[in-house]
Amino acid sequence: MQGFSSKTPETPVWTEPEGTLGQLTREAHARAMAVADRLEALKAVARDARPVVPFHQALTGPHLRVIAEVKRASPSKGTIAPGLDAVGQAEAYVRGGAAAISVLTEPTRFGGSLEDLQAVAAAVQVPVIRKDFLVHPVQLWEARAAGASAALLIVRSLAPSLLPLLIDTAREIGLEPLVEIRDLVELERALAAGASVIGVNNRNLESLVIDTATAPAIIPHIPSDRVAVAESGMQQPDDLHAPRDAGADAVLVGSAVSTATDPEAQVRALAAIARHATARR
Ligand SMILES: O=C(O)c1ccccc1NCC(=O)[C@H](O)[C@H](O)COP(=O)(O)O
Repeated sequence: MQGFSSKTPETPVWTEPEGTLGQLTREAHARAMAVADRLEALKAVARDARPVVPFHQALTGPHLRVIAEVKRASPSKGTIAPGLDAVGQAEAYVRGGAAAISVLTEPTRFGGSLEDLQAVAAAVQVPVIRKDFLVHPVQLWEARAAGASAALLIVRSLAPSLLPLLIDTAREIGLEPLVEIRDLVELERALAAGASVIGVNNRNLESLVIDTATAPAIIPHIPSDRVAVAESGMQQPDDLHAPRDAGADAVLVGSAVSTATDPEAQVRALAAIARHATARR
């Protein structure tokens, strides 16, 4: 029961994340504090941002959808795609059939930026999600001001009182939260907090160990009125069979598409698997 210590099974107590996720979460909190006084200015910019392209709707339907990620680097792989043209990459993903684009904005370990997010959101017609370690409402306003339609909230990073607050704030400003979990305890927290789009990460963000059996094991427990997304560790079309057969609505793929010599063809190959009807949960 990762992330919880408990005297009895009924009273789990949240503990701060450890390892890589702990460091990333603390650094993201410090960055949020540094821009917290810009909240009113960001709200003004957000009013003029491009209208929200509905994220939930883009992932809903009988077929498995592909969310393709713009990912320059990562803690587990180091440099992935130096000099990546974020807009060109995202446009190629869309031509290949991506239903949505994920843009990493974390600067120190992923080489991302809000500029990438803004440029991609301005260039494509599909919804764009801000992928970062979000712990404060000001970061949600940054995302909306940059034109995002959705933002990642990682359950493991957020104290129990913060998760529902950030989910509610995201919705109030027009962002759909992609609420990320790794196990059934976190699924309970996500559901209790009102998550509609739930991502199951195959990567343990504290240890960086990938187990591609994680998402297929958890997704059947996600109620059928929620959108289920399998995340991480999928390299090739065959890797999509297990999440699809478990009833995933979408898969999120980063490294494999960011390193592809032909990203449009790579996404098209993934989407071809995705086009087979997904199992119903
Ligand atoms: O990718 C990492 O090494 C990583 C490390 C610590 C926290 C988050 C990390 N990645 C975020 C993601 O979950 C992925 O970018 C995303 O799911 C795509 O994963 P992949 O297809 O395996 O690149």
